[in-house]
Amino acid sequence: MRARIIKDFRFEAAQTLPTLPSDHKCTKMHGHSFKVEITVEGEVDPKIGWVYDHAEISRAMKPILDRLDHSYLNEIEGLENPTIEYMAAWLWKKLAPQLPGLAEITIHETPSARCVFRGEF
Ligand SMILES: Nc1nc2c(c(=O)[nH]1)N=C([C@H](O)[C@H](O)COP(=O)(O)OP(=O)(O)OP(=O)(O)O)CN2
Ligand SMILES: [Zn+2]
Repeated sequence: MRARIIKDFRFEAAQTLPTLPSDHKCTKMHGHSFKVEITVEGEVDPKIGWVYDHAEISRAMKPILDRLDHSYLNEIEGLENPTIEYMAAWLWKKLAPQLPGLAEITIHETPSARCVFRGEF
């Protein structure tokens, strides 16, 4: 039996999007309450009844969230242009070595806008 487990996280951060035309509103500093969904997929261990403890996802995310929360994203190495697309790819590179079966990362930037990334570089 295969299953997907999903864990949600939130952080607040400031950003500017420096590659946009200077009259675009997102070149001004502003902030978002980001929501991140991390999905892993795998075989359910029949002895225990789970793919693996979803606390593993929290453990992998902890140092990343400590860095991201209340940060100015553009100052973080690799996030100089912090679109949600690049943020998802950045997160993937950090999480994939730690989370077997990483299947999908979704980053919600506003209540109506999000990016879904499946590791397709
Ligand atoms: N493809 C992307 N488009 C946009 C991104 C992005 O990362 N990838 N980012 C932004 C800005 O971060 C912007 O601050 C988002 O806020 P806003 O435009 O207000 O978003 P809404 O969902 O509220 O959009 P409205 O349709 O204007 O209500 C912009 N685009
Ligand atoms: Zn923004």
